Amino acid sequence: MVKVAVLGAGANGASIGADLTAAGVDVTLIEQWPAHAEAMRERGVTINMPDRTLVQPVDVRHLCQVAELREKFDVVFMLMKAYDSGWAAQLIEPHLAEDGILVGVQNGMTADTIADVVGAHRTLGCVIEISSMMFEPGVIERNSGPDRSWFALGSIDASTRGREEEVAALLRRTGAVDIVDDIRSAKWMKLVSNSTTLVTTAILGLPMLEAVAQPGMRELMVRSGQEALDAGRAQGYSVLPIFGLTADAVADYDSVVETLLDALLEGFVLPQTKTTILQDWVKGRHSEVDDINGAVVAASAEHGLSAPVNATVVELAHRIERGDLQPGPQNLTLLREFAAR
Ligand SMILES: NC(=O)C1=CN([C@@H]2O[C@H](COP(=O)(O)OP(=O)(O)OC[C@H]3O[C@@H](n4cnc5c(N)ncnc54)[C@H](OP(=O)(O)O)[C@@H]3O)[C@@H](O)[C@H]2O)C=CC1
Ligand SMILES: CC(C)(CO)C(=O)C(=O)O
Repeated sequence: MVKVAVLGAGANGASIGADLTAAGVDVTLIEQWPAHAEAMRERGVTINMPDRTLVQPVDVRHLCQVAELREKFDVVFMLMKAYDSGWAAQLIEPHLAEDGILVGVQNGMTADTIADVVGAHRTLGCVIEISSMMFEPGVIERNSGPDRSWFALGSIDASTRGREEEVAALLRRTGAVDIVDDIRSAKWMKLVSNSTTLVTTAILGLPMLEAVAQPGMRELMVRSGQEALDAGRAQGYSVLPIFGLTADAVADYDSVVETLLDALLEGFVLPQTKTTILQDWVKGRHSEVDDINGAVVAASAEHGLSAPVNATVVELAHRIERGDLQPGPQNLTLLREFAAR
């Protein structure tokens, strides 16, 4: 039987791990939050979805127990935050089979970071769209169940072409899966969506749908996404459909960002959905802002483009993470003023 690990069993990792376990897959969850690991061990993981609750016993190891693992994994799904990808890949590398595959199921352009550690021949890139939240150990609020979850999977090296289906067959237990030829472009398209929605709305300290409804906010968000789209084009990435959209839906360059925004808000997000970034801030953790908006600023600078909205978002997020600013609707004024500089 294929041996699978989920490395980083947070909101999304635990959701995937629970579905795979329920489907009879041999899966080990590897977890860095001690209270969450213990809660899952004692009571299983509870996944609250819009239409049902799954309480699933799971095989959980603390991060510090990885050194005790004797078996090698055939497939590892990495669901740590993007900034943890390098060290997490190093942690798991000795436990990845010679012909195993490590999949970065994350936001951010993590595939090459992972490949630098385990080799491109053992790496697949992945775009994930599951909307989920975790505030209490052992309990996940999964806002989009398997019927509303979507993944894109793809190779970054010729040696894994044709092997994507091995991984897709697993992920189909937890959502729809598209296998794509150009995963780097698909991941940048997700970064466009993330640049539009994630940190921008978190800065207002509000659930996404409430944040978007604030005066002038949607326009600002679309500008942020447009900067990301332009930075992607400058780097040579193609405009590809994500979230299960058709190629036609993204054929008009000028409306791509709004199309992605509407697809996300209408298809995956509930009124109470707080972004993964706001969840980090509520928990006193730092966020993926540098991997998302920071990546847009860096790519834009490299290609002679300006990205004032993304630069503002990075600046305000850093202030929040230093404790100099609190997330809240009052920050809309700052966002608008700074982005106009
Ligand atoms: N949540 C969402 O709706 C979406 C998230 N994503 C992306 O998926 C990836 C995983 O995100 P997500 O599942 O939200 O992240 P989580 O923050 O829930 O989990 C990510 C990591 O953070 C750890 N962690 C979380 N809370 C704590 C805590 N209080 N104390 C210590 N460690 C903690 C988790 O460790 P542990 O191993 O202990 O669980 C896990 O390794 C990211 O790249 C994200 O951008 C993409 C689409 C939507
Ligand atoms: C679902 C959402 C918007 C909120 O967490 C997200 O994190 C993502 O799409 O990457």
